[in-house]
Amino acid sequence: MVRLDNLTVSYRRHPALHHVSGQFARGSLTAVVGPNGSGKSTLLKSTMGLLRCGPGQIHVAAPRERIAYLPQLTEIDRTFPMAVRDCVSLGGWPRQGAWGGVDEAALRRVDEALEAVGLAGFATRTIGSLSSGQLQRVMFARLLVQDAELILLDEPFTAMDSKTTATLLALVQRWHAEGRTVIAVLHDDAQVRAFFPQTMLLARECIAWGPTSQVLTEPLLSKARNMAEAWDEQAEICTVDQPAPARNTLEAAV
Ligand SMILES: Nc1ncnc2c1ncn2[C@@H]1O[C@H](COP(=O)(O)OP(=O)(O)OP(=O)(O)O)[C@@H](O)[C@H]1O
Repeated sequence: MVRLDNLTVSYRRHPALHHVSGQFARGSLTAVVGPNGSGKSTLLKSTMGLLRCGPGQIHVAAPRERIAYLPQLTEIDRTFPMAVRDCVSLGGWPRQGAWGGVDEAALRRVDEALEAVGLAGFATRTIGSLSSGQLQRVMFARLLVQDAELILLDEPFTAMDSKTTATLLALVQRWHAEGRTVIAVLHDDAQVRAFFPQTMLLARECIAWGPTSQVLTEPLLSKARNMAEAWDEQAEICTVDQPAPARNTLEAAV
């Protein structure tokens, strides 16, 4: 579904991610983990086409309108005066088109999505009046309406209480069971072990990528921590001369 070929992504010529190769198989459920600043959000933004890549490339085998992206909650402008129902119905724009009306079937889908995330009755509230956990539920409802093939989640459970986390994790499991491809940036190793069959471990480069039990090992986690701590903002543009070999064979593994 997503193939990375020697992918490098830089900010002001400093690579946040470099020489990463491998693939996220169609229908796979993968956690992307690594220390702060290891390139996890950069990977999702690049996959969404929000950042320029190079050298290397990302190939996504899904049309843009079938890709859903949930940024970190801190990147969402909740001061925008928008009702919950309108926010969720935005997930339907690929189906309705930018100028298409929201018909009864679309409204029903929005109400069903709100019910699925435990927010029935919140449709007319403004998004600015919601708690962080409620807003995250709204964003998941929007993903439900979007009906995407590829779902990219950036720290979707951060600062959520256990009930909200359980509700949203159940949705992720449902998407996986439906054959959608889900890639989620996470920081909770226990959660990753319990719910995510595949893991990619980053520290600007790919340290390991494959079955979670083989990736979340102390030696590999320690290697990632050491590499992140050793990173220097003033470092030369790239310290890797040769493309790294592909880190996983998910097509076969999943
Ligand atoms: N817009 C930007 N301009 C310049 N540098 C950036 C920008 N965004 C990210 N970076 C740098 O790129 C590196 C990777 O950032 P990224 O946000 O991808 O890390 P992350 O693994 O998602 O971190 P965290 O766990 O803290 O969210 C960091 O060193 C960061 O400072």
